[in-house]
Amino acid sequence: MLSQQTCIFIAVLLGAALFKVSHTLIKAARLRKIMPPGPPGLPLLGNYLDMKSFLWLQLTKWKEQYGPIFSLNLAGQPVVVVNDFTTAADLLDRRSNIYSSRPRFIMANEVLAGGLSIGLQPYNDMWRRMRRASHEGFAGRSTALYQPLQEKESALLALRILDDPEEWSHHFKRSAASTMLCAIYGWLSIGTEADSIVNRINEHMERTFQASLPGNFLVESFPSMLHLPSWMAKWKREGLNWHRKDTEMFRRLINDVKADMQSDDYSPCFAGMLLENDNKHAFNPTESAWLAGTMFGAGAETTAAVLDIFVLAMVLYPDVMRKAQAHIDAIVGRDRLPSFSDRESLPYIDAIVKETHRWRTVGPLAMPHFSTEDDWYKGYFIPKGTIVFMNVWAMNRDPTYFPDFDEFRPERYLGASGELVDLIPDTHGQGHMTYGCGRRGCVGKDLANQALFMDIATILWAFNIEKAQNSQGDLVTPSSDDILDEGVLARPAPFKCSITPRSSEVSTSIHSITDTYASVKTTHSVNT
Ligand code: HEM
Repeated sequence: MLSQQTCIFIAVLLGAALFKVSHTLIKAARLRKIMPPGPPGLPLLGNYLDMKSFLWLQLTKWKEQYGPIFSLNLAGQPVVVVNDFTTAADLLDRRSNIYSSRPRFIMANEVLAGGLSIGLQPYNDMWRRMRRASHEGFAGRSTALYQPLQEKESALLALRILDDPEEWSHHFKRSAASTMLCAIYGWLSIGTEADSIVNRINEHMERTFQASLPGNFLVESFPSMLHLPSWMAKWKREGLNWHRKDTEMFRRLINDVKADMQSDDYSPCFAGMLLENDNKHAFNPTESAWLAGTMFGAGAETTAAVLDIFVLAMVLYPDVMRKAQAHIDAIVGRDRLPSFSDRESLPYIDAIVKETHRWRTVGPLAMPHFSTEDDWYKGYFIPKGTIVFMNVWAMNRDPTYFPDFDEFRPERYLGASGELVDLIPDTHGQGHMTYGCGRRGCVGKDLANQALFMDIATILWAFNIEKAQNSQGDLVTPSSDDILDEGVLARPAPFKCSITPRSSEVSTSIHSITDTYASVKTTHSVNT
């Protein structure tokens, strides 16, 4: 028999639950009438069960039905999906004072990152200061600082492909990781002895990513659980423990830079810039350490995945590859590797970079934004607290701008004389939406575009990329639709191709330049 007190307690709980349920239902019904129309869902759960893998494909089907903007209800959470460049720019760019926050990521940001993840933070003062510092470090003209490093990493990438062409995708990951670590911490390059640190940071990223997925932690649905004492909540205890360990790792890495700054060993880098501008940005040591550390996660895997897409395009569009090689040979010649001084004269390579971003978008839904004020748009209500998804996949395949959207055709970004032209409105000259939009748009896009230019120019200067043969000697055509949904990233499923040097001199040229590079700079943090 239950005691009277227990019965009262259960009755109060049931009453509260009933109240919440009816409140959610009434609110959802009221919002449905005034928000942009969208697919009907189940009572209470709304469209929650429609949130499956390859979500962008489902959202793109709904775009055909509901147009450039539609809404969803995720168990009471209002969501708006924007599907074209103009609507994205109207809201996220031109009303960026309202649409620049992120949904709350309790486990991923507040517990694991101690509230210090630049990409997951709400629109607050800490985010503003972090954003300003990373903009100074990585955007616009500051990217010139990293050009020598990127030329070197591209040559080392070519060397690794030359030695072991079948592992090309692995080399991309390693090269992108090395470029980011060197840009952030001023290392000269990384070798296999740095695997442990790269793995540690990647594991940190994976934990953060898993924690940001809906449904993995109950605290996301019941935020008051965050106040449970650690001894009662294993998830919180473990999360805080990881935060402590990751903080130690990031602080050790930045402390090494501090020590280097007193020596002749120092090469200018992002962490060094943070330390030099300590007073300006007013970060404490843990904040600087996290800002530097999370930059690696934002920039390494993304760049590597785009290179996988580039290889897929070259295998499927050999005419594009040959045309690019002809341009490179005409400008660079065959005696030396490409350099950034060739970039102005090689618009076709930058057009390939843009087309790679557009054709098989590496982040089909970018990252969600979150509105901080009620708003009206074209007669529709968008309440404060709405999650805004950019359907980048649909935007980059909009037939209005890209009638043959499934074709890989870099020429679409070039004018009559082969010069780069800016024909796509509302994309700030990018010609696609792969870097997101508004104040939360990718802070590293200039650095990434620069790295992609150099890697692609170097690879095409050195190698032919073609279909591989199977055991029967038949050429195998990889499918351009075989894409893996890795949550934030979408990359081609692993496929085989044949990468061979274009001539016998390639090896000599690559060796003559890579032999001149100093050996790896090892620091004690490598063994973290
Ligand atoms: C090809 C490579 C890359 C792609 C496709 C990419 C894409 C993106 C996207 C879609 C976003 C979210 C935009 C939005 O919410 O509107 C983002 C944010 C971000 N990216 Fe990148 N990115 C790349 C490389 C980089 C690099 C190299 C860095 C660092 C130098 C970087 C740093 C960041 C940061 C810090 C954010 C969070 C910005 C914020 O929330 O304020 N990214 N990126």
